[in-house]
Amino acid sequence: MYETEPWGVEPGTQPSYFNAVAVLRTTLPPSSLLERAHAVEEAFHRVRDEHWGPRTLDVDIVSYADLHSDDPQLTLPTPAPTSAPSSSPRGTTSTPGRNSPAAAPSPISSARSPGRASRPARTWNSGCPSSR
Ligand SMILES: Nc1ncnc2c1ncn2[C@@H]1O[C@H](COP(=O)(O)OP(=O)(O)OP(=O)(O)O)[C@@H](O)[C@H]1O
Ligand SMILES: Nc1nc2c(c(=O)[nH]1)N=C(CO)CN2
Repeated sequence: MYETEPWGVEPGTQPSYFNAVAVLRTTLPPSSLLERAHAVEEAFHRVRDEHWGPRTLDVDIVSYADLHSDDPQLTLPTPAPTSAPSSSPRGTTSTPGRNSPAAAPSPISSARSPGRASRPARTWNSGCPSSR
């Protein structure tokens, strides 16, 4: 978990962010994973009244296996933000993210870089087990 200064907004208009990255193994297809992510945001009373406004929780799917998608509903991997510096804790997963924080500060709690397994490109259908 990293506490980071807000980027992409007027300085002093938002409190700091707590950014974290989790690496998951899941049987959910990407669209279902996104639905779950939105449900978790709702459970934390996330409101969307302002683009990049302060939020209780923002869950992004940074990447999903080796899938690539240009769908605005679920873009994979997430495009790197144009307004944020490239150096970030999210970079520790070797994956650019939409929410890359402004710098690579020390983690608040001990966090181990999960790294990424090197796998051949694959599609959702061929690469993941089906749900039961
Ligand atoms: N990889 C992704 N992970 C999460 N959401 C995504 C992804 N790709 C596209 N989206 C879409 O982005 C939409 C807007 O997300 P959200 O409201 O969290 O954006 P925002 O807070 O304005 O900024 P940010 O995109 O930085 O989170 C979501 O409804 C979702 O469908
Ligand atoms: N430090 C930091 N700044 C942000 C972040 C974020 O996750 N961390 N997310 C934003 C929009 O999603 C805008 N600005």
